[in-house]
Amino acid sequence: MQDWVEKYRPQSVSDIVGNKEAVRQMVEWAKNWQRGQEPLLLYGKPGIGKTSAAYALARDMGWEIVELNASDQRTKGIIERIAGSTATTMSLTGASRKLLLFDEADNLHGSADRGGARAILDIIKISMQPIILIANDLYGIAKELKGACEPVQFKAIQARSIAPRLRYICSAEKISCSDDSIRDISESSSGDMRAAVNMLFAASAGKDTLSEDMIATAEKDERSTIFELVGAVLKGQSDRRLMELSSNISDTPDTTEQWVEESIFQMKGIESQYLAYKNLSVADTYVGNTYRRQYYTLWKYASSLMLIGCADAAGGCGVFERIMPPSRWRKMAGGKKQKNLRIRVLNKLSEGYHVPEDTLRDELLTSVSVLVDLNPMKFAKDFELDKDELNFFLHDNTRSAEIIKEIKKEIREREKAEKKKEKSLSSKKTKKLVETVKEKPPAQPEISEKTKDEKKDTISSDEENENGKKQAETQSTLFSF
Ligand SMILES: Nc1ncnc2c1ncn2[C@@H]1O[C@H](COP(=O)(O)OP(=O)(O)OP(=O)(O)O)[C@@H](O)[C@H]1O
Repeated sequence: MQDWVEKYRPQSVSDIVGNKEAVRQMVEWAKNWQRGQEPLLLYGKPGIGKTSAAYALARDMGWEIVELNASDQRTKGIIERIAGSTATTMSLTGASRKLLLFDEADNLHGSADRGGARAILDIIKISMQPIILIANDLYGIAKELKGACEPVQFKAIQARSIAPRLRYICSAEKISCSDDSIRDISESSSGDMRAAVNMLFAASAGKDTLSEDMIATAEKDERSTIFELVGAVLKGQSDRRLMELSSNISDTPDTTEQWVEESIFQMKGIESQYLAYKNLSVADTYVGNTYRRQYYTLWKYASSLMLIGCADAAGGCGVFERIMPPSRWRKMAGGKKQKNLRIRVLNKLSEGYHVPEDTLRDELLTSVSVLVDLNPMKFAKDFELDKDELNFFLHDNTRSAEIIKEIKKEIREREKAEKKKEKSLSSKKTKKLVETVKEKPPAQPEISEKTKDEKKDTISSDEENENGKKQAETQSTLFSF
């Protein structure tokens, strides 16, 4: 028996239930798509049709779809071939374009996707193909990435829109269903169409009628997010609920641990925080042992210690600040950025001074920094440094920014002056040309063959009349050569 969620996945955007405004925005974007256009960022809770809408749109547009994830950065060449080259624009299937799809764009901080946001940004820059990003949580997306996309919000689907779809599925499956049973499922799915379809499937499996009492037995498909889990810890929810949520999320205990750690500051009082850290540290030893011994049963202990222990410490304090991804991920990304900056700067200096990068880094960096400090403007110009690169030596953000601003201003003014000069030169040339044309007498009309003959005749008759004189003239002309 085929899974109904897949079987009834919308094939065209017209099959998408609800979210009409989001779908309209997507269609508009696709119809007007041209190179350099911002990617779409579809966001909203799970199971409401984001992925289906992206696939349906591609199908309606006749585009091929390529799902990527940011860790594919490791195979950068492949990505560049897919995203960048016009040569590969025409696909084997003859589709005119490829839609590049990044699902779970809010989950880029895991170990596999470290630096993932940067990777996606790089791909966006070079892409000659349309891109769609999908995320559950807008807060989980890197700021730069959010800024580079056009957001499209998908909202939870209203129960009254879910019901007709369920009725349609029932009629396609030849199941007779009562209105009450459909209403019950629609209302208890909290706007999640995937959950509704799964509940319908579970309640009616192997039957040809569906009544209310069957629904109570069908369990709602609930995929939790890490945000729900951390929220549940802070709210001090029951042990059973915590473990249920934990088994539903895709994050491993070591990642969950970092999320919980990040939220400890929300717990009231030093005592609570101390207790939470204590529980986390014990849980962490289990995580460590799991990896060391490759004994994954220990994960369960790690999870229960960290979740139940921290929920106990939180004492139901509740969520009063935004739940954020672990700050250490941001710091690590920052460290990577700094390292790349150092490599860039050393590379430029090494080429300019003809000195190996190692020597520059180990022996000369301090001296160079002193020199830069003496005349940063000249140095920045000579090595074509940007603000961050100059700041690498100056350690003064404001000063570096001002210097680079000044240089850019100079460049702009120089370009403006050059353009002006070019313009005046070309207008002078035009003026001169006009004057030359004016001064030059009109060109002699060409003598036609007929006129020449007539002239000849005249000359021959004249010759007879002015014999001697003509002879003399002809001779003088010849001598003049
Ligand atoms: N708006 C919708 N209209 C019709 N069917 C839907 C809709 N939303 C979800 N479904 C059903 O739920 C299934 C899952 O939907 P989909 O994968 O598009 O959700 P999603 O919002 O992308 O969820 P996630 O964020 O978990 O990936 C679809 O295959 C389809 O059966």
